Formats: sequence, C-alpha cells, structure tokens
Amino acid sequence: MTQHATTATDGSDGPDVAHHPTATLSGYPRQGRDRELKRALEAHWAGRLDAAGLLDVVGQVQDQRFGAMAAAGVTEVPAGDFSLYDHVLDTAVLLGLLPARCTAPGLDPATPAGRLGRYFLAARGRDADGHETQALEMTKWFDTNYHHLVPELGPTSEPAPDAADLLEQVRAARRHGLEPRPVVVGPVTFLRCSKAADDAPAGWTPDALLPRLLPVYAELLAVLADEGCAWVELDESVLVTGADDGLAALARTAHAHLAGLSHRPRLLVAGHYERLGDAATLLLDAGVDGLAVDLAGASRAEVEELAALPGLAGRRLVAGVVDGRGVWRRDLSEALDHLEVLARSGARVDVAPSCSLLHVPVDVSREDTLDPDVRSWLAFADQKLEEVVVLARGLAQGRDAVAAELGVSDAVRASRLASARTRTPAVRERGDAVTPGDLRRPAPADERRALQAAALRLPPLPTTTIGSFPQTPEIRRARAAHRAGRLDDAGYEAAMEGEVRRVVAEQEEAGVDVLVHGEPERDDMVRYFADRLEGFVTPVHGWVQSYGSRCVRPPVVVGDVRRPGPMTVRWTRFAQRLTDAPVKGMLTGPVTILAWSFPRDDEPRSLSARQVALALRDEVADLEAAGTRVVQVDEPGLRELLPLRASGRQEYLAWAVDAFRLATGGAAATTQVHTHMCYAEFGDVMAAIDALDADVISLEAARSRMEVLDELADEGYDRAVGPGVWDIHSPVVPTADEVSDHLARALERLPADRLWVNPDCGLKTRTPEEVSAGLTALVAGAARARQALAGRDGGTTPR
Ligand SMILES: CN1c2c(nc(N)[nH]c2=O)NC[C@@H]1CNc1ccc(C(=O)N[C@@H](CCC(=O)N[C@@H](CCC(=O)N[C@@H](CCC(=O)O)C(=O)O)C(=O)O)C(=O)O)cc1
Ligand SMILES: N[C@@H](CCS)C(=O)O
Ligand SMILES: [Zn+2]
Repeated sequence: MTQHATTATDGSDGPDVAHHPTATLSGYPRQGRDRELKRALEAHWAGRLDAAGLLDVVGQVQDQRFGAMAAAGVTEVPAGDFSLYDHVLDTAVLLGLLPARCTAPGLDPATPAGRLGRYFLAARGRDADGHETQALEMTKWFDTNYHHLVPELGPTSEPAPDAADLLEQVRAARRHGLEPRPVVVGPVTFLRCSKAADDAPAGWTPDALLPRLLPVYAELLAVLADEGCAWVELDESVLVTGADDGLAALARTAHAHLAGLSHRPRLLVAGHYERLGDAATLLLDAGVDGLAVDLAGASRAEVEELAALPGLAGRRLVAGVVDGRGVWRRDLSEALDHLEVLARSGARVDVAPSCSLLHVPVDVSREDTLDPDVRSWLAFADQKLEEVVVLARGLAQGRDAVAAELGVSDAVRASRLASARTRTPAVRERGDAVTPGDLRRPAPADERRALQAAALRLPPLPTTTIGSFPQTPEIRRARAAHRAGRLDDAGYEAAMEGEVRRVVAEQEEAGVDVLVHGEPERDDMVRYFADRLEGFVTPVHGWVQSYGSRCVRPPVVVGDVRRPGPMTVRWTRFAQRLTDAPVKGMLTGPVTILAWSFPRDDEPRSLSARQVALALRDEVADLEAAGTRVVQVDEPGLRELLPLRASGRQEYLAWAVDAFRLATGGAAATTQVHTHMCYAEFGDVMAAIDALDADVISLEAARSRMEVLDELADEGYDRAVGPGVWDIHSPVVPTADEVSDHLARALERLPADRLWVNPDCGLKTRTPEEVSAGLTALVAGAARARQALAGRDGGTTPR
C-alpha cells in the first residue's frame, strides 16, 4: 500500500522526508492487447455473445491490464479508467444521469443484461435486443482523437449515485494485489462535457446543476472511503482550457465543497492535455490534497514556475513528465532533472504519464516490422510505464540507481539526432519556396461557383456521400490476405475494383448526383496516405480507441514528408470510367493527416503540415489531369488540433488554413473543391472554415439537429453547405420523412441554391443493408424537399 499519510491541512511546511516517490498513471488502454474487448462488444451487439460472455471478456481484459501495470512495477493504479464504451458515459451512469429514453423500455438495471442494455441504448441508440432510441451526441475529448458521449442534462435532472461499476473496478485492482485509486470525471468537467437536454428552457446551461451534483459526489466519496480507498482522482481537465470566469467560479465552489467534506478519500485533482495555469492555485486554495499535472513538453522554466507555486509544499504532486499521448521515448535525464526541481518544492512528488495512456497503443516491442532504429526511439503504454517506474526509482534513490537506464535513454536520443531519416534537403527547399500566391485559387469563390455550375450541371439540392462505403468483412479479409501474402497484387486490386463497380452501380441506381468510389482500398483515411508518403511509419499493432469499439492505428511522423508518386488517382479514374456522373476525388487534408498521426517532437507541426500539403497539391493536380472535376479534401481534424487555450489559437489556425489552401490552391477554378468535417463543435473555427476557401463543405449535423447552420450563418458563411441529414454513427437508418424534415430545417437557415444533401460522415462503419436503405431515403428525402421548394416558389425550379 502506498503511503500518503498527509492531508492538505498538515505538514505543509518543508519537504517530507518520509515520502517515497511512486510511479502511477491515470489510465491504461482499454481494448485489450489484441482488441479483445472490441471483438466481444461487436459480437454482443450482433447477438453472438450474451451479457455474461461479454463480462467474461471484460474480466480477461482487466486481468491483462492490471497484469501489465503490476509487471512494470506500478503499485498504485487507476480504477474506473476502464470503460465498455466511454468514460464520460460511465460518469453519467455513476451519477444516475442517463436520459429517461434509455432507462424506460423495461430494462432492469438490477440485471447485467438490463444494465448493459440501458448503457448501449445511450451509446449507440440500440441495445443487443433491438430496442432503439436516439443515441447521445458524440464529440471530441479535448484536443485528442478520442470521442466521448455528451450527457444531456436539464433543470429536472435528479442525479443519484450508482457506484456498482466503479466498485467492481476497485475490487478487481485489489484482486491483483494493487492499490486502486478511483479515477472519476470531476463535477466541473462533467458539466462542461454535457449539454442542455432538448426540453431544457432556453438559456439553461448544465452549470446550473452543480448544487444538485455536489451532494452526489459527496455520497460517492463516502462510499469510496468506506471501501478503503486512500485517494480518489477527479479528472478536471476542463480547467486547463482556462475558458472563462464562470469556469473558475464553478471550480472554486465545487472543490471547496468537496475538500470540506469530513468523510472522503484524499482528493487528487487532475488537469491533463495542457498546463493547469491559474487553476492550480485555485485548486490548492480550495483545499484539495494533491494535483496531477500534465508536464509533457514542459521547459525547465515552466517546471521551476510550478515548483514555486505557493501552497504546493506538503501536497501530493503527480508529475506527468512522460508524454502520455505521444509515442517518443522520454529523455529520462531531462525528466529526472525536472522531477528533482519539483521535489525541492517540498511537494510529495510522484511520477506519471501526463494523461491517460488511452491515447497510445499497448506495446511497441511487438512492432517487429519497424526499422529497429525507429522502434528503439518509440514508447507505447507498456514502455511508458517502464519509464515512470525508472523515474520514480531515480527520484527516490538517486541517479546512480538508474544509471543504466539513463545511459540507454541518452543513446536513443543520440541515435535519433544523428539519423538521416529525419531531414530531406529537397523537401525543405520546396517548403521554403512557397509563396502567398500558391495559397490562392485562380478565381474568387463566386466566379468559381458559376463556372462549376455550368460545368457540372447538378440539380438543386444535389445529393452526395462523404466518401467511404461499408468496409465489409470481405474487403477486410481481402486486405488481410493481401498483407499476409495469400492474395497477390492483381487479386487484391481486382477485388477492390469489384467493390468500386458495386458501389458506383448502387449510387447510380439510387439516383445520387455526385458519386464516390467508396474508398474500399483504404484501411483508414489517414493511414492509407501515410503508407504512401515518405517520412511516416505505420505500426502494425498500434491500435488506439477512437470511440466505442472503433479503433485506429495512427501513423508516426518520423521525418520530412514527400510524395514518391500518385496515391489515389488510379481508383478515382477507374470509378469515373464507369459512369457519366461526376466522381469526387477523395483526399484527406494535411491538418487531419497530422492530427490523426503521432507528430514528430523535434519540429513544429506546421512544418510537417506544409510538407504534407505540398504532397496533396501534387495529388490534386494528378487527379485533375485524370479528368476529375470534383475533389474533396477532408479536414475533420481541423477543430481537434485547436489549442485548448485561446492564446495559441491564432497561430495554429493561420498555419492550418494555409496548409489546406496550399493543398487546394493549385486546383483550376472549374474544379469544385469540397471539404468535410465531423465529430466536433465547430463554433470556435468558423472563421477558419470560411478562410479555407472551399467551394462546398459537408458537416456533421444530424444529432445536433442542424445547430451548426446557425453558427455558419452567424459567421456570414456564403458558400455551399451539406449539413448531415443521416446520423451514421447510429445503426438506425433515417426515413425519407426524417431526411426531408432535416432539409426543411436546413432551408429555414440556408438558401436552396447553397444546400447539399449528404450523410454526416462516411459510411464505412455501416452495413451494406443500412447503406442501401439510407441512400434510398436520402435521395427520396431530397426529392421531396425539391418538390416542396418547387411548390413554395410557385412552380419555378430553384437554381
Ligand atoms: C473518421 N474518423 C477517423 C479518425 N481517425 C482516423 N485515423 N481515421 C478515421 O477514420 N478519427 C475520427 C473518426 C473516428 N471514426 C472512426 C470510424 C471508424 C473506425 C473504424 O472502423 N475502425 C476499424 C479499423 C479500421 C482499419 O484500420 N481496418 C484495417 C484493419 C482491419 C482489421 O481489424 N483487420 C483484422 C484482420 C482482418 C480480418 O481478418 O477480418 C486484424 O488486423 O486483426 C483494414 O481494413 O485493413 C475498427 O475495426 O475499429 C475508426 C474510427
Ligand atoms: N472520406 C472519409 C471522411 C471521414 S471523416 C469517409 O467518408 O470515411
Ligand atoms: Zn467524417
């Protein structure tokens, strides 16, 4: 058992000689080393695995997770970081705040099946027995590529504690001989990650629920104290955003209240993904017992500033000196230096990754296809645990005790610095030669609109999709066979061509106006490009949870980026030859390619963005030369990289917008450039969206019922928009009526000649049956809306 026998009110003067720094963490990957949880969840939803079977797999995955922590030598571990789908949804369950529509249909929370049913209804809009409802909205978790569900709250919400799942995790950790530290989303972050329910009065915000929430947190803390938990970690990462005065007031009220409780574990309040800044003082003043801080990439000066914080002495400081969401090995000498500075403050310093390890893959030692040099530079979750354990030992026992590990770390650093893989002079020269003219299309937007209308001759409210069609088991099996060498190149290409033929025929039959080839050849919209660009590596086992059971394998930017040859042209050309309708060329934008890759840490992201943009610019030119008239450059990652604090935003948006414009600026005026975004609130980047100068943008809008159009209107956005009318994150297919209702709502906010009809996002996660029904509904809904328009306009067809 770890010894932290102090509270915020004692021993606050001077160093604590009895303190033994320990290694700990806020979260570990959840899906299992081989994505066992993902497979079990999907089998459960498909009716192939019952509730008991799913819970068995959960037990096995928990054994693996705690086993890995114990093997690394970590003794105080998180409990509550594991989740079947999402930890924000788990917090809603913990606080008794699932919407009534998910608790109503006779699902008994006293049984495992009923509990799971309610949970999956909220997460997916469907349970394993086929009950259906509207799923909760989903959005980005801070500036990561993880997505959380958005709890819905209102003035009538009645929170009530339900700690069963959390206690099960606490007990599971104990069964492994580990000391559990429950990790729970804190009240302020929970409220700020929630939204007002549709039936809440106008102007009501979730903040108003704090007074009702605090007694429930108090009850939960008492339950955890009774369970023997010495510490609890409240994740208050929203405080790193420094958002507004209201946030500070909320945090002060909440944490002074919780710290004032007499029956509770010690309170460790965490701020991940950025520095806590002023919020650190606020929390210490409120009386919390410790802080868990994100020090990824911190300079020595920043560390000294933190060490000088009044009130830190005597409190626990969990120092996140190992980057929890990057993949580079830590310079251990530097980290130890930072830890020693912090320890001199008199704080009781422990060592941890800067955030949950949820964002990195499990184990780099399995990557035997990677160049051994590159592999030696990388650290995934298990290697990061080793790093924090070494650092804690070094801090406790002195540098000599970890001399060998420091030596290895120094050698890794030297090998990376000396490597020729990181710099390509020709790429640097081309990047330096970019001029402002390269960022401008050859004609202004309104002239382009007229030219494109004449060239494309599309009907009003044109229909299209976002690019991907179902990645069926057959497609994935063919790709797996190709990778394993069981299917040769010709066989694989023939299989993908067959799929493109099928998808084009399906769209023609449904009556879609602008077609796509379906992206069957892409395992992932970022990785596909990274595999074809120099400067990236793509780990084979590097799975990371994106949302629910869905995972991605982010590439790693290792050095300068260059396009050795065309990446997509062959497939777009093939599809275009099958039809007279325009086929969109589909590219992933430079910002998104970087947002969904692990960045290099030796150069700014803006440098890589420019290099990727130049590669894409060449691809656009090649697509045009092959006869492509519409090119879509997806940028769903644009909002994600927006710095959490307002101070860094202008600089980021400037380079991000420039990268998109550099990628697309060479396109002819007659080429219609689309972009697409999903998974986030776009309010903060509306001006940047405008500055992209795309001709058409498609945006996720179905779950939020077209709210995004109000934001676009406020910005004065005057180009064409396709607000999603089909929520593709849910297995529930819209009807034609629902599509035309969405369009009617959209037409209240947008003129008809600027409205496109499309789903929220790509169809890759849906089944062929859902897609067939959804496309029919989409086209029928658009036809209905066109008729209504024709009637409204006295029979004249809108432009
Ligand atoms: C659009 N989104 C994306 C994000 N980030 C990305 N990097 N990519 C994205 O597309 N961020 C925001 C959103 C998040 N949304 C999603 C949506 C869908 C997925 C998803 O479907 N993920 C798949 C994995 C996709 C993939 O990489 N497939 C590969 C490998 C498939 C595989 O598992 N192969 C098996 C063997 C095959 C067999 O025998 O059946 C194996 O390796 O074991 C491929 O198709 O080749 C998922 O299943 O989770 C993610 C994010
Ligand atoms: N073109 C991609 C965009 C996803 S954000 C797709 O359709 O899957
Ligand atoms: Zn999308």
